[in-house]
Amino acid sequence: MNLSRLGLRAGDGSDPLITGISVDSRQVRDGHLFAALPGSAAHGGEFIRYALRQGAGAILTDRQGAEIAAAELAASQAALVVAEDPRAALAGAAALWFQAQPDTVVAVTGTSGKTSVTTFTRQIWQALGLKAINLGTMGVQGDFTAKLAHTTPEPVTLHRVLSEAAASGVTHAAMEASSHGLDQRRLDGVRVAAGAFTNFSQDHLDYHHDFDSYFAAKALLFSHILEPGAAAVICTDDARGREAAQIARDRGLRLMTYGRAEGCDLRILAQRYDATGQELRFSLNGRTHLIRLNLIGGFQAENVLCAAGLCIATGSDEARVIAALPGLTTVRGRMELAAQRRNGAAVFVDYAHKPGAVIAALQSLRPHVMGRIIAIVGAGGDRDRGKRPLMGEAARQHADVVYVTDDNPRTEDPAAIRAEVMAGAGPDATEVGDRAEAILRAVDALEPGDAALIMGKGHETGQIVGSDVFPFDDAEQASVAVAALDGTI
Ligand SMILES: CC(=O)N[C@H]1[C@@H](OP(=O)(O)OP(=O)(O)OC[C@H]2O[C@@H](n3ccc(=O)[nH]c3=O)[C@H](O)[C@@H]2O)O[C@H](CO)[C@@H](O)[C@@H]1O[C@H](C)C(=O)N[C@@H](C)C(=O)N[C@H](CCC(=O)O)C(=O)O
Ligand SMILES: Nc1ncnc2c1ncn2[C@@H]1O[C@H](COP(=O)(O)OP(=O)(O)OP(=O)(O)O)[C@@H](O)[C@H]1O
Ligand SMILES: N[C@H](CCC[C@H](N)C(=O)O)C(=O)O
Ligand SMILES: [Mg+2]
Repeated sequence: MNLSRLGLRAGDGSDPLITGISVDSRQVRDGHLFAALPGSAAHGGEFIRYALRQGAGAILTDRQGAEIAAAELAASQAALVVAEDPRAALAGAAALWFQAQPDTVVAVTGTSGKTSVTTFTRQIWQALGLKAINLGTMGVQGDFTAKLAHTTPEPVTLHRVLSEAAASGVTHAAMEASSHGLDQRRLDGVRVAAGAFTNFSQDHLDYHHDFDSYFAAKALLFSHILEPGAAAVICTDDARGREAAQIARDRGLRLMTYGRAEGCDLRILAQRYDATGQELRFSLNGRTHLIRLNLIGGFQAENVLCAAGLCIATGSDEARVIAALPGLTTVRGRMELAAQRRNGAAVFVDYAHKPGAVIAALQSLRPHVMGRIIAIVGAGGDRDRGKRPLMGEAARQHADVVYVTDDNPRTEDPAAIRAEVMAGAGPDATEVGDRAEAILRAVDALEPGDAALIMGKGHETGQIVGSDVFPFDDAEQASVAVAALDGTI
Protein backbone atom coordinates (compact mmCIF):
# COMPACT_ATOMS: atom_id res chain seq x y z
CA MET A 1 0.00 0.00 0.00
CA ASN A 2 1.35 3.45 -0.84
CA LEU A 3 1.93 6.08 1.81
CA SER A 4 -0.92 8.28 0.53
CA ARG A 5 -3.37 5.36 0.95
CA LEU A 6 -2.55 5.51 4.68
CA GLY A 7 -3.74 9.09 4.82
CA LEU A 8 -0.18 10.40 5.05
CA ARG A 9 1.62 12.95 2.89
CA ALA A 10 5.40 13.26 2.72
CA GLY A 11 6.92 16.76 2.76
CA ASP A 12 8.70 16.17 -0.56
CA GLY A 13 5.60 14.75 -2.28
CA SER A 14 7.05 11.25 -2.62
CA ASP A 15 4.67 8.32 -2.21
CA PRO A 16 6.65 5.14 -1.49
CA LEU A 17 5.18 1.67 -1.25
CA ILE A 18 4.88 0.76 2.44
CA THR A 19 5.45 -2.85 3.48
CA GLY A 20 4.43 -2.61 7.15
CA ILE A 21 4.08 -0.23 10.10
CA SER A 22 6.27 -0.23 13.25
CA VAL A 23 6.29 1.89 16.39
CA ASP A 24 9.49 0.29 17.68
CA SER A 25 12.68 0.74 15.69
CA ARG A 26 13.73 -2.79 16.57
CA GLN A 27 10.78 -4.17 14.62
CA VAL A 28 11.40 -2.15 11.46
CA ARG A 29 11.90 -4.14 8.24
CA ASP A 30 12.66 -3.09 4.66
CA GLY A 31 10.07 -0.59 3.41
CA HIS A 32 8.29 -0.11 6.76
CA LEU A 33 6.70 3.10 7.94
CA PHE A 34 8.32 3.86 11.31
CA ALA A 35 6.26 5.99 13.68
CA ALA A 36 8.72 7.90 15.88
CA LEU A 37 6.48 9.04 18.73
CA PRO A 38 7.17 11.40 21.60
CA GLY A 39 7.54 9.14 24.64
CA SER A 40 7.82 9.56 28.37
CA ALA A 41 11.30 8.04 28.64
CA ALA A 42 12.60 9.10 25.23
CA HIS A 43 11.51 10.65 21.95
CA GLY A 44 11.05 8.10 19.20
CA GLY A 45 13.06 10.52 17.06
CA GLU A 46 16.15 9.18 18.84
CA PHE A 47 15.54 5.86 17.12
CA ILE A 48 14.97 7.12 13.58
CA ARG A 49 18.62 6.46 12.72
CA TYR A 50 18.22 2.78 13.71
CA ALA A 51 14.94 2.53 11.81
CA LEU A 52 16.64 3.90 8.68
CA ARG A 53 19.47 1.43 9.10
CA GLN A 54 16.87 -1.37 9.26
CA GLY A 55 15.46 -0.16 5.92
CA ALA A 56 12.51 2.08 6.89
CA GLY A 57 10.86 3.50 3.76
CA ALA A 58 9.03 6.30 5.53
CA ILE A 59 9.13 8.07 8.88
CA LEU A 60 6.11 9.54 10.67
CA THR A 61 6.99 11.90 13.50
CA ASP A 62 6.45 15.39 14.89
CA ARG A 63 8.61 18.49 14.42
CA GLN A 64 10.79 17.59 17.39
CA GLY A 65 11.44 14.08 16.08
CA ALA A 66 12.36 15.48 12.65
CA GLU A 67 14.81 17.89 14.29
CA ILE A 68 16.43 15.19 16.42
CA ALA A 69 17.15 13.09 13.33
CA ALA A 70 17.64 15.96 10.85
CA ALA A 71 21.10 14.83 9.67
CA GLU A 72 20.17 11.18 9.18
CA LEU A 73 16.93 12.10 7.43
CA ALA A 74 18.71 14.47 5.06
CA ALA A 75 21.12 11.71 4.08
CA SER A 76 18.35 9.17 3.47
CA GLN A 77 15.84 8.43 0.69
CA ALA A 78 13.05 7.69 3.18
CA ALA A 79 9.89 9.79 2.95
CA LEU A 80 9.32 12.07 5.92
CA VAL A 81 5.84 12.84 7.26
CA VAL A 82 5.73 15.50 9.95
CA ALA A 83 2.40 15.55 11.80
CA GLU A 84 1.08 17.85 14.50
CA ASP A 85 -0.20 14.79 16.39
CA PRO A 86 1.73 11.74 15.12
CA ARG A 87 -0.13 9.38 17.47
CA ALA A 88 -3.47 10.33 15.88
CA ALA A 89 -1.93 10.04 12.39
CA LEU A 90 -0.56 6.61 13.30
CA ALA A 91 -3.99 5.47 14.53
CA GLY A 92 -5.55 6.52 11.22
CA ALA A 93 -2.80 4.84 9.21
CA ALA A 94 -3.09 1.58 11.15
CA ALA A 95 -6.86 1.53 10.59
CA LEU A 96 -6.37 2.03 6.83
CA TRP A 97 -3.59 -0.55 6.71
CA PHE A 98 -5.57 -3.34 8.34
CA GLN A 99 -9.00 -2.13 7.09
CA ALA A 100 -11.30 -4.73 8.61
CA GLN A 101 -12.72 -4.70 12.11
CA PRO A 102 -15.70 -6.52 13.64
CA ASP A 103 -18.96 -4.80 12.56
CA THR A 104 -19.87 -3.81 16.10
CA VAL A 105 -17.14 -2.57 18.44
CA VAL A 106 -17.92 -1.13 21.87
CA ALA A 107 -15.40 0.43 24.26
CA VAL A 108 -15.51 0.67 28.05
CA THR A 109 -13.70 3.20 30.21
CA GLY A 110 -13.71 3.84 33.98
CA THR A 111 -11.36 3.24 36.91
CA SER A 112 -12.76 -0.19 37.83
CA GLY A 113 -14.86 -2.73 36.01
CA LYS A 114 -13.56 -2.47 32.44
CA THR A 115 -12.41 -6.08 32.22
CA SER A 116 -15.58 -7.30 33.92
CA VAL A 117 -17.97 -5.32 31.70
CA THR A 118 -16.21 -6.25 28.45
CA THR A 119 -16.20 -9.92 29.45
CA PHE A 120 -19.91 -9.90 30.35
CA THR A 121 -20.71 -8.08 27.09
CA ARG A 122 -18.89 -10.77 25.12
CA GLN A 123 -20.68 -13.52 27.09
CA ILE A 124 -24.11 -11.98 26.38
CA TRP A 125 -23.38 -11.71 22.66
CA GLN A 126 -22.22 -15.32 22.56
CA ALA A 127 -25.37 -16.41 24.39
CA LEU A 128 -27.32 -14.66 21.61
CA GLY A 129 -25.46 -16.76 19.07
CA LEU A 130 -23.13 -14.01 17.87
CA LYS A 131 -19.39 -14.48 17.31
CA ALA A 132 -17.77 -12.18 19.81
CA ILE A 133 -14.56 -11.23 21.62
CA ASN A 134 -13.47 -9.08 24.53
CA LEU A 135 -10.12 -7.33 24.35
CA GLY A 136 -8.12 -5.87 27.22
CA THR A 137 -6.12 -6.64 30.37
CA MET A 138 -6.47 -10.40 29.90
CA GLY A 139 -5.72 -10.36 26.18
CA VAL A 140 -8.30 -11.26 23.54
CA GLN A 141 -10.88 -13.81 24.69
CA GLY A 142 -13.94 -15.43 23.17
CA ASP A 143 -14.32 -16.60 19.58
CA PHE A 144 -10.79 -15.41 18.75
CA THR A 145 -7.91 -15.43 21.21
CA ALA A 146 -4.58 -13.62 21.38
CA LYS A 147 -2.16 -12.38 24.01
CA LEU A 148 -1.75 -8.64 24.57
CA ALA A 149 0.91 -6.71 26.46
CA HIS A 150 -1.36 -3.73 27.12
CA THR A 151 -4.95 -3.24 28.24
CA THR A 152 -5.45 -0.99 25.21
CA PRO A 153 -2.73 -1.90 22.72
CA GLU A 154 -1.01 0.63 20.48
CA PRO A 155 -2.84 1.09 17.14
CA VAL A 156 -0.77 -1.31 15.03
CA THR A 157 -1.37 -4.23 17.38
CA LEU A 158 -4.96 -3.17 18.01
CA HIS A 159 -5.93 -3.03 14.34
CA ARG A 160 -4.01 -6.21 13.52
CA VAL A 161 -5.95 -8.07 16.19
CA LEU A 162 -9.29 -6.52 15.18
CA SER A 163 -8.74 -7.39 11.52
CA GLU A 164 -7.65 -10.96 12.33
CA ALA A 165 -10.70 -11.40 14.54
CA ALA A 166 -12.95 -10.04 11.78
CA ALA A 167 -11.32 -12.37 9.25
CA SER A 168 -12.09 -15.32 11.51
CA GLY A 169 -15.77 -14.38 11.52
CA VAL A 170 -16.03 -12.31 14.70
CA THR A 171 -18.76 -9.68 14.31
CA HIS A 172 -18.86 -8.21 17.83
CA ALA A 173 -16.00 -6.90 20.00
CA ALA A 174 -15.98 -5.27 23.44
CA MET A 175 -12.72 -3.51 24.25
CA GLU A 176 -11.25 -1.80 27.29
CA ALA A 177 -10.33 1.84 26.77
CA SER A 178 -7.63 2.61 29.34
CA SER A 179 -6.95 6.22 30.19
CA HIS A 180 -3.41 5.81 28.81
CA GLY A 181 -4.88 4.40 25.62
CA LEU A 182 -7.35 7.27 25.20
CA ASP A 183 -4.74 9.90 26.05
CA GLN A 184 -2.30 8.38 23.54
CA ARG A 185 -4.93 8.18 20.78
CA ARG A 186 -4.55 4.40 20.54
CA LEU A 187 -8.27 3.99 19.70
CA ASP A 188 -8.60 6.90 17.32
CA GLY A 189 -8.93 4.77 14.19
CA VAL A 190 -11.50 2.32 15.56
CA ARG A 191 -15.15 2.72 14.55
CA VAL A 192 -16.87 2.48 17.91
CA ALA A 193 -20.64 1.96 18.03
CA ALA A 194 -21.08 2.50 21.76
CA GLY A 195 -18.99 3.59 24.72
CA ALA A 196 -19.45 3.00 28.44
CA PHE A 197 -18.30 4.75 31.60
CA THR A 198 -18.29 2.67 34.80
CA ASN A 199 -16.95 4.80 37.64
CA PHE A 200 -14.13 7.12 38.67
CA SER A 201 -11.70 6.98 41.60
CA GLN A 202 -7.99 7.41 42.26
CA ASP A 203 -5.56 5.62 39.93
CA HIS A 204 -2.68 6.33 37.58
CA LEU A 205 -1.94 9.77 39.02
CA ASP A 206 1.74 9.12 38.27
CA TYR A 207 0.82 9.50 34.58
CA HIS A 208 -2.11 11.93 34.55
CA HIS A 209 -0.87 14.11 37.46
CA ASP A 210 -4.29 15.24 38.68
CA PHE A 211 -7.90 14.07 38.81
CA ASP A 212 -9.07 16.53 36.18
CA SER A 213 -6.61 15.40 33.53
CA TYR A 214 -7.28 11.74 34.44
CA PHE A 215 -10.99 12.39 33.88
CA ALA A 216 -10.32 14.40 30.73
CA ALA A 217 -8.55 11.36 29.25
CA LYS A 218 -11.54 9.13 30.02
CA ALA A 219 -13.97 11.72 28.66
CA LEU A 220 -12.21 11.60 25.27
CA LEU A 221 -14.19 8.43 24.57
CA PHE A 222 -17.38 10.51 24.49
CA SER A 223 -16.07 13.85 23.25
CA HIS A 224 -13.75 12.50 20.58
CA ILE A 225 -13.95 8.79 19.71
CA LEU A 226 -17.71 8.25 19.49
CA GLU A 227 -19.41 9.92 16.55
CA PRO A 228 -22.76 11.70 16.98
CA GLY A 229 -25.53 9.10 16.86
CA ALA A 230 -23.40 6.44 18.57
CA ALA A 231 -24.53 5.21 21.99
CA ALA A 232 -23.16 6.07 25.44
CA VAL A 233 -23.93 3.85 28.44
CA ILE A 234 -22.96 5.75 31.57
CA CYS A 235 -23.21 5.12 35.31
CA THR A 236 -24.51 8.39 36.70
CA ASP A 237 -24.20 7.47 40.39
CA ASP A 238 -21.12 9.65 40.83
CA ALA A 239 -20.50 13.26 39.85
CA ARG A 240 -17.92 12.34 37.20
CA GLY A 241 -20.43 9.98 35.58
CA ARG A 242 -22.94 12.81 35.40
CA GLU A 243 -20.25 15.00 33.84
CA ALA A 244 -19.53 12.29 31.25
CA ALA A 245 -23.29 12.04 30.55
CA GLN A 246 -23.45 15.78 29.88
CA ILE A 247 -20.52 15.51 27.46
CA ALA A 248 -22.36 12.66 25.70
CA ARG A 249 -25.56 14.72 25.44
CA ASP A 250 -23.67 17.74 24.11
CA ARG A 251 -22.07 15.57 21.46
CA GLY A 252 -25.39 14.18 20.28
CA LEU A 253 -24.82 10.63 21.51
CA ARG A 254 -27.74 8.33 22.34
CA LEU A 255 -27.45 8.29 26.12
CA MET A 256 -28.47 5.34 28.29
CA THR A 257 -27.82 5.83 32.02
CA TYR A 258 -27.47 3.10 34.63
CA GLY A 259 -26.93 2.92 38.36
CA ARG A 260 -28.77 3.07 41.63
CA ALA A 261 -30.07 6.61 41.44
CA GLU A 262 -33.66 7.44 40.59
CA GLY A 263 -34.20 8.27 36.94
CA CYS A 264 -31.57 5.89 35.51
CA ASP A 265 -32.70 4.07 32.36
CA LEU A 266 -31.28 0.85 33.80
CA ARG A 267 -31.71 1.05 37.52
CA ILE A 268 -30.70 -1.32 40.34
CA LEU A 269 -33.69 -1.49 42.69
CA ALA A 270 -32.63 -4.20 45.14
CA GLN A 271 -30.10 -6.98 45.65
CA ARG A 272 -30.29 -10.02 47.92
CA TYR A 273 -27.11 -11.96 48.50
CA ASP A 274 -26.42 -15.62 49.27
CA ALA A 275 -23.43 -17.92 49.33
CA THR A 276 -23.18 -18.39 45.57
CA GLY A 277 -24.62 -15.24 44.07
CA GLN A 278 -27.37 -12.68 44.28
CA GLU A 279 -30.89 -11.86 43.26
CA LEU A 280 -31.17 -8.60 41.39
CA ARG A 281 -34.26 -6.49 40.92
CA PHE A 282 -33.80 -3.81 38.31
CA SER A 283 -35.83 -1.67 35.99
CA LEU A 284 -35.30 -0.98 32.32
CA ASN A 285 -37.14 2.04 31.00
CA GLY A 286 -39.62 1.75 33.87
CA ARG A 287 -40.29 -1.98 33.58
CA THR A 288 -39.17 -4.15 36.52
CA HIS A 289 -37.25 -7.42 36.20
CA LEU A 290 -36.09 -9.94 38.79
CA ILE A 291 -33.17 -12.18 37.91
CA ARG A 292 -30.59 -14.37 39.60
CA LEU A 293 -26.89 -13.68 39.01
CA ASN A 294 -24.34 -16.35 39.81
CA LEU A 295 -21.87 -13.63 40.68
CA ILE A 296 -20.37 -12.52 43.98
CA GLY A 297 -20.19 -8.82 44.87
CA GLY A 298 -22.75 -6.05 44.70
CA PHE A 299 -20.70 -4.10 42.15
CA GLN A 300 -21.00 -6.94 39.63
CA ALA A 301 -24.69 -6.03 39.23
CA GLU A 302 -23.57 -2.60 38.00
CA ASN A 303 -21.12 -4.22 35.60
CA VAL A 304 -23.80 -6.62 34.34
CA LEU A 305 -26.30 -3.80 33.69
CA CYS A 306 -23.60 -1.84 31.87
CA ALA A 307 -22.93 -4.85 29.64
CA ALA A 308 -26.65 -5.36 29.04
CA GLY A 309 -26.97 -1.67 28.15
CA LEU A 310 -24.15 -1.92 25.60
CA CYS A 311 -25.76 -4.94 23.93
CA ILE A 312 -29.20 -3.34 23.80
CA ALA A 313 -27.82 0.01 22.62
CA THR A 314 -26.07 -1.72 19.73
CA GLY A 315 -29.15 -3.53 18.52
CA SER A 316 -29.53 -6.77 20.47
CA ASP A 317 -33.06 -7.71 21.46
CA GLU A 318 -33.88 -6.45 24.97
CA ALA A 319 -35.77 -9.55 26.14
CA ARG A 320 -33.09 -11.92 24.87
CA VAL A 321 -30.34 -9.87 26.54
CA ILE A 322 -32.15 -9.98 29.88
CA ALA A 323 -32.73 -13.71 29.49
CA ALA A 324 -28.98 -14.21 29.03
CA LEU A 325 -27.96 -12.51 32.29
CA PRO A 326 -28.52 -15.45 34.69
CA GLY A 327 -26.10 -17.46 32.55
CA LEU A 328 -23.18 -15.05 33.00
CA THR A 329 -20.14 -16.61 34.62
CA THR A 330 -17.49 -15.11 36.85
CA VAL A 331 -14.70 -13.20 35.22
CA ARG A 332 -11.34 -14.85 35.85
CA GLY A 333 -9.80 -13.43 39.03
CA ARG A 334 -12.68 -11.04 39.78
CA MET A 335 -14.49 -12.26 42.93
CA GLU A 336 -13.94 -15.72 41.48
CA LEU A 337 -15.00 -18.73 43.52
CA ALA A 338 -11.74 -20.67 43.32
CA ALA A 339 -12.31 -23.57 45.69
CA GLN A 340 -14.56 -24.83 48.44
CA ARG A 341 -13.74 -26.74 51.63
CA ARG A 342 -15.59 -29.92 52.44
CA ASN A 343 -17.20 -27.95 55.29
CA GLY A 344 -18.69 -25.54 52.73
CA ALA A 345 -16.35 -22.61 53.38
CA ALA A 346 -15.44 -20.83 50.14
CA VAL A 347 -12.19 -19.40 48.80
CA PHE A 348 -12.38 -16.39 46.46
CA VAL A 349 -9.73 -14.73 44.32
CA ASP A 350 -9.90 -11.02 43.43
CA TYR A 351 -7.62 -8.58 41.59
CA ALA A 352 -7.95 -5.85 44.26
CA HIS A 353 -4.48 -4.26 44.27
CA LYS A 354 -5.15 -0.78 45.59
CA PRO A 355 -6.67 0.38 48.89
CA GLY A 356 -10.05 1.34 47.42
CA ALA A 357 -10.35 -2.02 45.69
CA VAL A 358 -9.44 -3.91 48.88
CA ILE A 359 -12.25 -2.10 50.69
CA ALA A 360 -14.72 -2.64 47.80
CA ALA A 361 -13.86 -6.33 47.47
CA LEU A 362 -14.12 -7.08 51.20
CA GLN A 363 -17.28 -5.02 51.66
CA SER A 364 -18.95 -6.61 48.68
CA LEU A 365 -18.11 -10.11 49.94
CA ARG A 366 -19.51 -9.48 53.43
CA PRO A 367 -23.24 -9.96 52.70
CA HIS A 368 -22.53 -13.31 51.03
CA VAL A 369 -20.79 -14.70 54.13
CA MET A 370 -22.38 -15.91 57.37
CA GLY A 371 -19.12 -16.41 59.25
CA ARG A 372 -15.73 -14.74 59.19
CA ILE A 373 -13.82 -13.30 56.24
CA ILE A 374 -10.16 -14.28 56.14
CA ALA A 375 -8.17 -11.88 53.97
CA ILE A 376 -4.87 -12.53 52.25
CA VAL A 377 -3.23 -9.32 51.18
CA GLY A 378 0.14 -8.11 49.89
CA ALA A 379 1.52 -5.29 47.76
CA GLY A 380 3.67 -5.27 44.65
CA GLY A 381 7.30 -4.18 44.58
CA ASP A 382 8.53 -1.28 42.43
CA ARG A 383 5.11 0.35 42.70
CA ASP A 384 3.54 3.14 44.75
CA ARG A 385 4.74 2.63 48.35
CA GLY A 386 2.06 4.90 49.81
CA LYS A 387 -0.65 2.33 49.15
CA ARG A 388 0.96 -0.44 51.25
CA PRO A 389 -0.09 0.55 54.79
CA LEU A 390 -3.45 1.67 53.40
CA MET A 391 -4.05 -1.78 51.91
CA GLY A 392 -3.08 -3.39 55.22
CA GLU A 393 -5.40 -1.06 57.09
CA ALA A 394 -8.27 -1.71 54.67
CA ALA A 395 -7.85 -5.45 55.30
CA ARG A 396 -7.74 -4.93 59.08
CA GLN A 397 -10.91 -2.85 59.01
CA HIS A 398 -12.99 -4.96 56.65
CA ALA A 399 -11.85 -8.55 57.32
CA ASP A 400 -11.91 -10.65 60.50
CA VAL A 401 -8.56 -12.38 60.06
CA VAL A 402 -5.66 -11.04 58.01
CA TYR A 403 -2.64 -12.77 56.46
CA VAL A 404 0.01 -10.50 54.93
CA THR A 405 2.08 -12.08 52.18
CA ASP A 406 4.13 -11.38 49.04
CA ASP A 407 2.71 -10.11 45.73
CA ASN A 408 5.29 -9.66 42.96
CA PRO A 409 8.15 -8.24 45.06
CA ARG A 410 10.03 -7.53 41.81
CA THR A 411 13.40 -5.92 42.65
CA GLU A 412 12.49 -4.94 46.24
CA ASP A 413 13.17 -6.77 49.50
CA PRO A 414 9.93 -8.74 50.11
CA ALA A 415 10.29 -8.49 53.91
CA ALA A 416 10.47 -4.69 53.70
CA ILE A 417 7.29 -4.55 51.60
CA ARG A 418 5.48 -6.84 54.03
CA ALA A 419 6.59 -4.67 56.93
CA GLU A 420 4.95 -1.66 55.28
CA VAL A 421 1.71 -3.59 54.74
CA MET A 422 1.90 -4.94 58.33
CA ALA A 423 2.16 -1.37 59.62
CA GLY A 424 -1.45 -0.88 58.48
CA ALA A 425 -2.67 -4.41 59.08
CA GLY A 426 -1.86 -4.18 62.78
CA PRO A 427 -0.50 -6.60 65.41
CA ASP A 428 -3.29 -9.15 64.98
CA ALA A 429 -2.34 -9.83 61.38
CA THR A 430 -0.14 -12.83 60.57
CA GLU A 431 2.86 -12.36 58.31
CA VAL A 432 3.65 -15.30 56.02
CA GLY A 433 6.09 -14.41 53.23
CA ASP A 434 5.55 -17.50 51.11
CA ARG A 435 2.27 -16.92 49.28
CA ALA A 436 1.44 -20.61 48.87
CA GLU A 437 1.90 -21.15 52.59
CA ALA A 438 -0.18 -18.09 53.44
CA ILE A 439 -3.00 -19.47 51.27
CA LEU A 440 -2.67 -22.92 52.87
CA ARG A 441 -2.84 -21.45 56.37
CA ALA A 442 -5.82 -19.25 55.54
CA VAL A 443 -7.68 -22.15 53.93
CA ASP A 444 -6.83 -24.35 56.93
CA ALA A 445 -8.36 -21.76 59.26
CA LEU A 446 -11.73 -21.81 57.45
CA GLU A 447 -14.66 -22.98 59.55
CA PRO A 448 -18.20 -23.66 58.28
CA GLY A 449 -19.73 -20.38 57.05
CA ASP A 450 -16.35 -18.64 56.68
CA ALA A 451 -14.80 -17.40 53.43
CA ALA A 452 -11.26 -16.53 52.39
CA LEU A 453 -10.48 -13.74 49.93
CA ILE A 454 -7.09 -13.89 48.23
CA MET A 455 -6.41 -10.41 46.87
CA GLY A 456 -3.96 -8.73 44.52
CA LYS A 457 -3.14 -11.16 41.71
CA GLY A 458 -6.50 -12.07 40.20
CA HIS A 459 -5.82 -13.72 36.83
CA GLU A 460 -2.02 -13.46 37.08
CA THR A 461 -0.11 -16.68 36.56
CA GLY A 462 3.30 -15.72 37.87
CA GLN A 463 5.05 -14.35 40.93
CA ILE A 464 7.70 -11.81 39.87
CA VAL A 465 10.79 -12.03 42.07
CA GLY A 466 13.75 -9.98 40.86
CA SER A 467 13.61 -10.42 37.12
CA ASP A 468 12.34 -14.01 37.37
CA VAL A 469 8.71 -15.00 36.97
CA PHE A 470 7.78 -18.13 38.92
CA PRO A 471 4.56 -19.90 37.92
CA PHE A 472 1.94 -18.98 40.50
CA ASP A 473 -1.83 -18.94 40.25
CA ASP A 474 -3.93 -17.99 43.30
CA ALA A 475 -6.96 -20.01 42.19
CA GLU A 476 -4.84 -23.08 41.55
CA GLN A 477 -3.10 -22.69 44.92
CA ALA A 478 -6.49 -22.46 46.61
CA SER A 479 -7.51 -25.78 45.03
CA VAL A 480 -4.20 -27.35 45.97
CA ALA A 481 -4.65 -26.20 49.57
CA VAL A 482 -8.20 -27.58 49.75
CA ALA A 483 -7.04 -30.87 48.25
CA ALA A 484 -4.18 -31.14 50.73
CA LEU A 485 -6.49 -30.44 53.67
CA ASP A 486 -9.64 -32.29 52.61
CA GLY A 487 -8.20 -34.91 50.30
CA THR A 488 -10.32 -33.74 47.34
CA ILE A 489 -10.23 -31.13 44.61
C1 LIG B 1 3.54 5.50 29.77
C2 LIG B 1 3.10 4.90 28.47
O1 LIG B 1 1.94 4.60 28.31
N1 LIG B 1 4.04 4.66 27.55
C3 LIG B 1 3.72 4.20 26.23
C4 LIG B 1 4.42 5.08 25.24
O2 LIG B 1 5.78 4.87 25.30
P1 LIG B 1 6.82 5.62 26.15
O3 LIG B 1 6.46 7.03 26.17
O4 LIG B 1 6.96 4.96 27.47
O5 LIG B 1 8.05 5.22 25.23
P2 LIG B 1 9.56 5.55 25.44
O6 LIG B 1 10.19 4.40 26.11
O7 LIG B 1 9.70 6.93 25.99
O8 LIG B 1 10.03 5.56 23.91
C5 LIG B 1 9.52 6.49 22.96
C6 LIG B 1 9.23 5.82 21.67
O9 LIG B 1 10.42 5.21 21.18
C7 LIG B 1 10.18 3.92 20.72
N2 LIG B 1 11.40 3.10 20.86
C8 LIG B 1 11.97 2.83 22.07
C9 LIG B 1 13.13 2.07 22.16
C10 LIG B 1 13.73 1.59 20.99
O10 LIG B 1 14.77 0.92 20.98
N3 LIG B 1 13.15 1.88 19.79
C11 LIG B 1 12.00 2.60 19.71
O11 LIG B 1 11.52 2.83 18.60
C12 LIG B 1 9.01 3.43 21.58
O12 LIG B 1 8.26 2.42 20.92
C13 LIG B 1 8.20 4.71 21.76
O13 LIG B 1 7.26 4.86 20.71
O14 LIG B 1 4.09 4.69 23.91
C14 LIG B 1 4.53 3.36 23.61
C15 LIG B 1 4.21 3.07 22.16
O15 LIG B 1 2.91 3.44 21.83
C16 LIG B 1 3.82 2.39 24.57
O16 LIG B 1 4.23 1.07 24.31
C17 LIG B 1 4.16 2.78 26.01
O17 LIG B 1 3.47 1.94 26.89
C18 LIG B 1 4.26 1.52 28.00
C19 LIG B 1 5.13 0.33 27.60
C20 LIG B 1 3.38 1.16 29.19
O18 LIG B 1 3.75 0.40 30.05
N4 LIG B 1 2.19 1.69 29.29
C21 LIG B 1 1.29 1.39 30.38
C22 LIG B 1 1.46 2.34 31.56
C23 LIG B 1 -0.12 1.48 29.85
O19 LIG B 1 -0.34 1.94 28.73
N5 LIG B 1 -1.09 1.02 30.62
C24 LIG B 1 -2.47 1.10 30.23
C25 LIG B 1 -3.41 0.96 31.39
C26 LIG B 1 -3.15 -0.19 32.34
C27 LIG B 1 -4.05 -0.17 33.56
O20 LIG B 1 -5.21 0.33 33.50
O21 LIG B 1 -3.62 -0.69 34.61
C28 LIG B 1 -2.73 0.05 29.17
O22 LIG B 1 -3.62 0.31 28.34
O23 LIG B 1 -2.12 -1.03 29.22
N1 LIG C 1 -18.14 -1.59 39.19
C1 LIG C 1 -17.17 -1.70 40.10
N2 LIG C 1 -17.14 -0.88 41.19
C2 LIG C 1 -16.17 -0.97 42.12
N3 LIG C 1 -15.16 -1.87 42.09
C3 LIG C 1 -15.12 -2.72 41.04
C4 LIG C 1 -16.12 -2.67 40.00
N4 LIG C 1 -15.81 -3.62 39.09
C5 LIG C 1 -14.69 -4.22 39.53
N5 LIG C 1 -14.26 -3.70 40.71
C6 LIG C 1 -13.03 -4.07 41.49
O1 LIG C 1 -11.93 -3.76 40.64
C7 LIG C 1 -11.13 -4.93 40.37
C8 LIG C 1 -10.73 -4.95 38.92
O2 LIG C 1 -11.90 -5.17 38.12
P1 LIG C 1 -11.75 -5.17 36.54
O3 LIG C 1 -10.58 -5.97 36.20
O4 LIG C 1 -13.06 -5.53 35.97
O5 LIG C 1 -11.47 -3.61 36.31
P2 LIG C 1 -10.52 -2.86 35.28
O6 LIG C 1 -11.13 -1.51 35.12
O7 LIG C 1 -10.39 -3.66 34.05
O8 LIG C 1 -9.14 -2.79 36.05
P3 LIG C 1 -7.63 -2.59 35.44
O9 LIG C 1 -7.52 -1.14 35.11
O10 LIG C 1 -6.75 -3.00 36.60
O11 LIG C 1 -7.51 -3.49 34.26
C9 LIG C 1 -12.01 -6.11 40.75
O12 LIG C 1 -11.20 -7.19 41.14
C10 LIG C 1 -12.87 -5.56 41.85
O13 LIG C 1 -12.19 -5.64 43.08
N1 LIG D 1 -1.35 -2.95 36.60
C1 LIG D 1 -0.94 -3.11 37.98
C2 LIG D 1 -1.27 -4.48 38.46
C3 LIG D 1 -0.79 -4.78 39.87
C4 LIG D 1 -1.03 -6.19 40.29
C5 LIG D 1 -0.34 -6.61 41.55
N2 LIG D 1 -0.32 -8.04 41.57
C6 LIG D 1 1.07 -6.05 41.65
O1 LIG D 1 1.98 -6.67 41.11
O2 LIG D 1 1.24 -5.02 42.29
C7 LIG D 1 0.54 -2.83 38.14
O3 LIG D 1 1.35 -3.41 37.41
O4 LIG D 1 0.86 -2.01 38.96
MG1 LIG E 1 -8.78 -4.22 32.94
